[in-house]
Amino acid sequence: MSSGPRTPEAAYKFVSIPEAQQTVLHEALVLPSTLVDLQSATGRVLAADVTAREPLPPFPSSIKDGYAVRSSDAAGDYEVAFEALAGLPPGVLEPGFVAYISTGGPVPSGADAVVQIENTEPLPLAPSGKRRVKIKQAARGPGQDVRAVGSDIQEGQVVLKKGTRLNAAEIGLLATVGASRVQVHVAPHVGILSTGDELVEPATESLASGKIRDANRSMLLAAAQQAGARVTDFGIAADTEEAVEAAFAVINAAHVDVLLTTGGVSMGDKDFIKPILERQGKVHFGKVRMKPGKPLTFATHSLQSGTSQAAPHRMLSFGLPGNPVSAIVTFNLTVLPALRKMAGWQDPDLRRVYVRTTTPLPLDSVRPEYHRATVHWQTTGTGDGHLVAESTGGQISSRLLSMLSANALLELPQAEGTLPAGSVVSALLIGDLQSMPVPQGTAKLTSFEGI
Ligand SMILES: Nc1nc2c(c(=O)[nH]1)N[C@H]1C(S)=C(S)[C@@H](COP(=O)(O)OP(=O)(O)OC[C@H]3O[C@@H](n4cnc5c(N)ncnc54)[C@H](O)[C@@H]3O)O[C@H]1N2
Ligand code: MOO
Repeated sequence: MSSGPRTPEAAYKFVSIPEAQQTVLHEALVLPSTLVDLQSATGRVLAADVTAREPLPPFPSSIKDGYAVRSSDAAGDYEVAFEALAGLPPGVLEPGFVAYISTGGPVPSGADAVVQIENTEPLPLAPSGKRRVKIKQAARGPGQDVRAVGSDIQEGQVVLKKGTRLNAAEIGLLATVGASRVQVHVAPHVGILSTGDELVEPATESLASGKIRDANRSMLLAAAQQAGARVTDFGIAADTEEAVEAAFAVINAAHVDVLLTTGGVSMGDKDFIKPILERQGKVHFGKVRMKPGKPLTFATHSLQSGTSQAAPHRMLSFGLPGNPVSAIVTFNLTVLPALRKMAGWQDPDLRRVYVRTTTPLPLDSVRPEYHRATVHWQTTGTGDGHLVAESTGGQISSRLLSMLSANALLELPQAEGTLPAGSVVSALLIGDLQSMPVPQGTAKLTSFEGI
């Protein structure tokens, strides 16, 4: 077993968190686009504007079940000329008649309004056998309960702009305008490698002495997948230079866009990640003034392609710290925005809110700290309130339970002492507000004065 050359700590100067984030975002390049089926586009980012080729509705369409009428016709008894049902081509309504119409049915030419069924009354059949109806309330004017052609979407309108993230509503819009194949950015391909002699597979029933289960790999595979990435699991590399070299040979051949390693990035004799990143790529930083996550290391690689003519493959690599909390916090702060940018997001940064603390929080005198917390809305009066942050408890970077139900990272300044309860701090959102307690109050829907 080789002990390998270790990079002296002094070789890396501390960079600030904003500096680290800017460097990473600068190096993360937007991936090219590809044509995919509509359903495979979910979660991806549009690479070209999408335009409606016809108006919606494409024909004047009824908003109600009722009778298509001429708005100039008075209330009274009418013969029902025909049925204008949804899905049928529009008919022609002669003067003096009405047509039964269903919601979404085509308003016949000659008609310009719909009287809803509640304002009508069926009459006995005409001698001809035709249906008759009493229109009890004439239409107020043309266009009553009619969706005009193009009132939802105009022909030629850009319905979705390049850069839009495709969630359920956007997929519905694409289907509406017949965009069954969609130009989207390629999802980044992320490879994940754990390092450490102490690590065994999560399925290991009973732990041998000195061993722990590998939490980071499963966690980061999940985190990358949640970010919409394609993932490859490169397993666990032992703490030898040879094992790490061998793992990198496999990884380099796989041509992932982003490599996440965990562990082996600090100052120990068996921390081989920084040295291999230096040998194989360009290390941009190797020490960040942050807690947790100090040894976070970032490099870019230009990998030889299969053929000598092809352009080299570009890979970003993140040497994430081995402590599970440090790994997932640094993932959120640096890897996630990079993955988003590569996938085409135009605004890849985490969102920041301001929250009030509920308990005193210890500060770190050397590093700014990302304190894991659950943020939720606290009502202080009728409708008033503010966001409050509840600490997830002990913040040691080995304690993954401190990430449980955490939807925010409180940005605590580097300072001596304790931040008193009730302080307002900034917080980066890393989850939605689903972890909020179920509301005790009632919705405000009916409590607006004068409505
Ligand atoms: N002399 C110094 N020692 C340390 C420093 C330092 O500045 N000087 N920094 C500390 C900080 S801060 C951190 S964070 C850790 C990071 O260390 P490494 O990234 O080298 O990680 P390891 O030493 O391999 O592991 C740390 C810790 O995490 C556990 N671990 C590792 N991988 C996994 C995994 N896949 N799943 C679950 N747990 C894992 C490992 O067993 C260790 O307990 O370094 C400090 N040391
Ligand atoms: O920076 Mo380490 O991530 O304190 O635990």
